[in-house]
Amino acid sequence: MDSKIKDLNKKLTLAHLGGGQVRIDKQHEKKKLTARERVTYLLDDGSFEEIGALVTHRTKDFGMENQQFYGDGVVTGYGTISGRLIYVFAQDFTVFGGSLSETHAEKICKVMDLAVKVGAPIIGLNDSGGARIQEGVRSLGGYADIFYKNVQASGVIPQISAIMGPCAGGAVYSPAMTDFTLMVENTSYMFVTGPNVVKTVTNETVTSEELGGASTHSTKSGVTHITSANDIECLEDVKKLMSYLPQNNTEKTKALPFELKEETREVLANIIPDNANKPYDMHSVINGIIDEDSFYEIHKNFAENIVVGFARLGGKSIGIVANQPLYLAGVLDVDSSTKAARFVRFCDCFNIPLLVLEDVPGFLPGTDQEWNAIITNGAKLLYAFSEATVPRITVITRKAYGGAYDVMNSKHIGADMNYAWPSAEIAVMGAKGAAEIIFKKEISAAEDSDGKWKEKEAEYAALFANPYSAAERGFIDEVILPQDTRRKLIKAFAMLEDKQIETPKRKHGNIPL
Ligand SMILES: CCC(=O)SCCNC(=O)CCNC(=O)[C@H](O)C(C)(C)COP(=O)(O)OP(=O)(O)OC[C@H]1O[C@@H](n2cnc3c(N)ncnc32)[C@H](O)[C@@H]1OP(=O)(O)O
Repeated sequence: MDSKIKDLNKKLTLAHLGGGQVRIDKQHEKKKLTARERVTYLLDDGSFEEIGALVTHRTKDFGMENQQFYGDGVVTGYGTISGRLIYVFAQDFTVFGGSLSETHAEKICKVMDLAVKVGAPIIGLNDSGGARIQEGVRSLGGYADIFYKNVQASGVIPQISAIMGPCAGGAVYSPAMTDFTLMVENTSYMFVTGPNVVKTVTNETVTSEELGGASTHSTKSGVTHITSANDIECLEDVKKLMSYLPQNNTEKTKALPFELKEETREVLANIIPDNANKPYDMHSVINGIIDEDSFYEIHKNFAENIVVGFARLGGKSIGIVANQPLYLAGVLDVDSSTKAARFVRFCDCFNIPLLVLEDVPGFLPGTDQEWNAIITNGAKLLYAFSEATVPRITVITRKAYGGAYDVMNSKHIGADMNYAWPSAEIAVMGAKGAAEIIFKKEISAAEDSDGKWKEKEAEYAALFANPYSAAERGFIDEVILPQDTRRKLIKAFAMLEDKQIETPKRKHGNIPL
């Protein structure tokens, strides 16, 4: 027995060494943790249980039978984060560059299957040179197996991808189908084809960082939702994100202890500028409403004219979608619409109530927007809100103009409670533009056309630059004081806690893509 135990320990020691000390040192030189170090840091102390540590690849081509590493380039298993069960896989760059073989894929699929069966989140720590080149189509098949399972798990359990090294070719599509993608700055990148292929095909010269680094994907493409300065920060971000999410689609996120007091937040009374054309930072409204320091912003540097993220309100996890008057006056455009639509759908999948803070002057006009399909993309947000069955509340802080009023979680598309501050202006468009159109003839016929325009602008503003016309029709349930917003929302979300909606039987809807 002793020799058998020694044999097992020898194998496990080898498995723990991955591709060997030289390659581990190289990984550290690049300021990257190894797969095992990442898993250890991510999970609660001593909670990791490994599955498949002794798996090896089956390839015999190119002398591969003489290059065997226990684990085959991926560490898989389960453990806990803050006591909650989590499944995890971490690709080991020290073994064939973390490339994906048939057996490597099987290991990932095994933990994905367990995660779905048990109903617990899966976290992938990606660091891989893509398909294992020596395995050809077997490796491609392995990727497709993972993609298929990503789709089956979508909306059932949260799926999170941290990109902590290269992620090329097939390796990018699994993260793209998960719920959130995080990237480490300067050491990770994602692209379908690398700079060399780009140069050959399009003659563009571009670095890996420019083509698919964390900065590119967090600002230009929106592929990544969160970026972190290094591996440790990235793993901390994963843990933080997890704290707002439930285990699966049949559960709600556990609430933190909270006692409702008759609390007002005076800071909210002084945020909206007297001049309706002046910007203000919607973050100050968000922070004025929610539990202290609880906002976790998603897609922070992408389409900044809309802010989305998780927060706690009265101890409960909520999703926030808010127009940002500081950027492009908070208009809806292609990127902000898709960003918000994706977030709304995630919250709806996982029973996270939605709070919408609205100050929107409309959709961004122009050829760039029209040619990039603002119609289809704006419709995504309209569709996402309309199909969401979680508790949904809107607070209009200032502008709610045109079609954007309808889209931003209006009563008409199923919002449960709609509040407005006294500063709200709910109209087809701003008073100046409206007066110019409907009083065009009167203005041009007047001796003092500027004076006439101002008079008509004031007339329109008096009628519509307020929340009362909408409140008279019940489109707004209550006009509230800004400082009472937090209390009103806590009570309203509590009132909506047991909301249930029966949707018509169908295979699935057809969201405009
Ligand atoms: C679904 C279709 C697809 O996935 S097609 C995409 C196929 N993959 C690729 O084209 C990427 C190929 N790899 C690379 O470009 C580089 O290795 C990248 C990932 C950029 C990393 O570069 P660098 O940090 O300099 O490391 P390196 O080249 O020395 O590689 C480390 C060890 O890993 C190996 N490796 C890497 N990629 C693969 C792969 N796809 N299949 C098999 N092995 C791979 C390298 O050979 C190297 O091995 P060793 O440590 O020298 O023994």
